[in-house]
Amino acid sequence: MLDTPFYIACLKLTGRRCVVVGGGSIGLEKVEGLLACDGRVVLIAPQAEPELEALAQEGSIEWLRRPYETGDLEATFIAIAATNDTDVNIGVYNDAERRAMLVNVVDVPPLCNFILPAIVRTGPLAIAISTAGASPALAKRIKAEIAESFGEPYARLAVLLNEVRGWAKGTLPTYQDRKAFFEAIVNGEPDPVELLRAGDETAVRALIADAQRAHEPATA
Ligand SMILES: C[C@@]1(CC(=O)O)C2=NC(=C\c3[nH]c(c(CCC(=O)O)c3CC(=O)O)Cc3[nH]c(c(CC(=O)O)c3CCC(=O)O)/C=C3\N/C(=C\2)[C@@H](CCC(=O)O)[C@]3(C)CC(=O)O)/[C@H]1CCC(=O)O
Ligand SMILES: NC(=O)c1ccc[n+]([C@@H]2O[C@H](COP(=O)([O-])OP(=O)(O)OC[C@H]3O[C@@H](n4cnc5c(N)ncnc54)[C@H](O)[C@@H]3O)[C@@H](O)[C@H]2O)c1
Repeated sequence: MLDTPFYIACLKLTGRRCVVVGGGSIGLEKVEGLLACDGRVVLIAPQAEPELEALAQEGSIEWLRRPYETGDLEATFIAIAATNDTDVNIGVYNDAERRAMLVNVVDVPPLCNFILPAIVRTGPLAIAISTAGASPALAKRIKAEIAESFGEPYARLAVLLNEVRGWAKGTLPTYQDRKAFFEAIVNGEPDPVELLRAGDETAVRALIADAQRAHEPATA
């Protein structure tokens, strides 16, 4: 796997059918991950963990309480298999591949056309770490180290900068102008991350306002 050049992307799952096959502790983990990203989760398993039963009961997921069947992947965006039956996992993989659908059989790289990275998530900021399967344990360690370095101040800065994206698109005429504007704030002096680390959001808002004045085209 180490020579596989994985294409890293961010998937929009909102409202899309995401199938999890297998309702053990691993299936639960995967269901929670998909739900956190707004997927429309369908669980297929004869038995499931109590937490999954509760999610089904409250209507957060749909639970088909039976073994997997080939037709289950119809109109599905993404499939994750976490059963304790290798033949079933292979079946899910083959059915998904036939439909050119995204499929991950947990911990079985030959039965995955995508693999899951370790993720550090703070607000809109998500940092994904993959070792291409070389060492998930190492990915987990790197995740902990990255979480220490890139946390709340960076996420907050992303939110504050997002607030002026509309202004920049409406006011600054070219891509180059907008790039110069955003880079002046992000890489500027004083460092906005340091200011946020010190809890001084007002100073960052002032920095942004200064940059807006400096970059706004002169009106004739
Ligand atoms: C990142 C994370 C995300 C997640 O699962 O959501 C993830 N595995 C995690 C944990 C973890 N997995 C394993 C251990 C034990 C220590 C170790 O083996 O290192 C630990 C550590 C622990 O559990 O603490 C065992 C393991 N995993 C795979 C194999 C198969 C093999 O090696 O052949 C085996 C051996 C099974 C065996 O020996 O029987 C395969 C995969 N695991 C992947 C992802 C994909 C590659 C990711 C990458 O690019 O590195 C890939 C290829 C496919 C996939 O499953 O997507 C999550 C971190 C969660 C977090 O903390 O954020
Ligand atoms: N639990 C762990 O920490 C761990 C870690 C790494 C890998 N794994 C592997 O991942 C897999 C899942 O682990 P788990 O602990 O969640 O397993 P589990 O045994 O708790 O759950 C298996 C689930 O698969 C379902 N299932 C069985 N046959 C099915 C079928 N035909 N159709 C649909 N669902 C079916 C069962 O009803 C059950 O819900 C196993 O292969 C396990 O070896 C587990």
